[in-house]
Amino acid sequence: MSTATATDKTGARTEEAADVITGARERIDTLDDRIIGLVQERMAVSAVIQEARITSGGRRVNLSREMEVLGHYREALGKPGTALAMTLLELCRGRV
Ligand SMILES: C=C(O[C@@H]1C=C(C(=O)O)C=C[C@H]1O)C(=O)O
Repeated sequence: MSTATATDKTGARTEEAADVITGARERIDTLDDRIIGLVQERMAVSAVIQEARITSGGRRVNLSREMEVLGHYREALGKPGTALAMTLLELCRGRV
């Protein structure tokens, strides 16, 4: 149905709060688009590295480098940062 009010859509109990939420959600959607673009860019750069290593006779995965990446995210974002980094690594080099 297209008759849902702003408060219905946001869960707010006042029009004022609904306006704040609607505006902030637009910013979040823009941020999410940028994050997705950065993840796709990271995947492309990671693929260049992996291809160069494999073509040279090496392995796709480099665990010591992955430990550095995991540590970087954990230092910046705490324990959930590790989970985020693991998801990024899986997107970039597949499941190991
Ligand atoms: C990109 C690399 O190759 C693989 C992918 C990584 C990544 O996406 O960050 C990290 C280590 C490797 O398993 C690299 O060695 O730097």
